[in-house]
Amino acid sequence: MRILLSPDAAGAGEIAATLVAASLRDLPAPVLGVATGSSPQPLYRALAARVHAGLDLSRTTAFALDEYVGLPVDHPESYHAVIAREVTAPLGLDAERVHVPEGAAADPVAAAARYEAAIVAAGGVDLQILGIGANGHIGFNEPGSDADSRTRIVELAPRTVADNSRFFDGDAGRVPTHALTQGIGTILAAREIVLVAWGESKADAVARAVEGPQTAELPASFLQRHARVTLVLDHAAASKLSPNSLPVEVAR
Ligand SMILES: N[C@@H]1[C@@H](O)[C@H](O)[C@@H](COP(=O)(O)O)O[C@@H]1O
Repeated sequence: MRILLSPDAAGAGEIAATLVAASLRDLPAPVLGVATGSSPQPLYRALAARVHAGLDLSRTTAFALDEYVGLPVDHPESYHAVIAREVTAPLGLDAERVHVPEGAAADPVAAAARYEAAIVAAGGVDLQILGIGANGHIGFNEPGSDADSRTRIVELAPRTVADNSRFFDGDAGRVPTHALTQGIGTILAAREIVLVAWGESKADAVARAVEGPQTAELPASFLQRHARVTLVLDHAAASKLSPNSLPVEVAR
């Protein structure tokens, strides 16, 4: 794993935006994997500034990692709505090319299979953007998820429900209990992965993902088996890494 460091979240977003822009720039039909949550927001802001300055992402196909089960797509906290608001519009993506798992589908098992097939039909993901949960989840692959898992319905961990209650007026009872998420195997099939993490609450998960054993108890640890993963961290998120992990400080 390559680890790049910046003093703060905004700097990490700039570094990650540089990596994303460089990877997609010369591809005739780029496929970008996009994540929700607060982790990638500095990256989206930095990328949006580049789009404003002339970077054209309108030919990019995008696949979101996950969606809640049980929220209508027009609920403001559905990932359909979040991706439209925080990714599609600011990055100038073509909404027709932006895909989000159908968490509201009557048959979610069929919806999961369709989603896997759509990614394959698009040629696979060129670059996957990831955040990381405080419990080490990626997408909504909670502890216990297999390395070869695919898009499927999962139950959210209590820690994730508590963490995400901030998007539901602080009321954990309003957070959906299940989600439709790309599996770890789906995520690992991306040709390149850029994970953004900032803040002290992520420091434990980051250290275990990088230095711990590969284990379903810390799903992000399975990223160790991918050949092209970059973690872009602020100092707080990197604070529990040992010096042996050789993080590289990058100027903004
Ligand atoms: N499903 C998402 C993940 O894709 C995200 O990476 C993670 C961390 O969220 P945040 O970046 O807001 O800390 O949890 C969320 O619930």
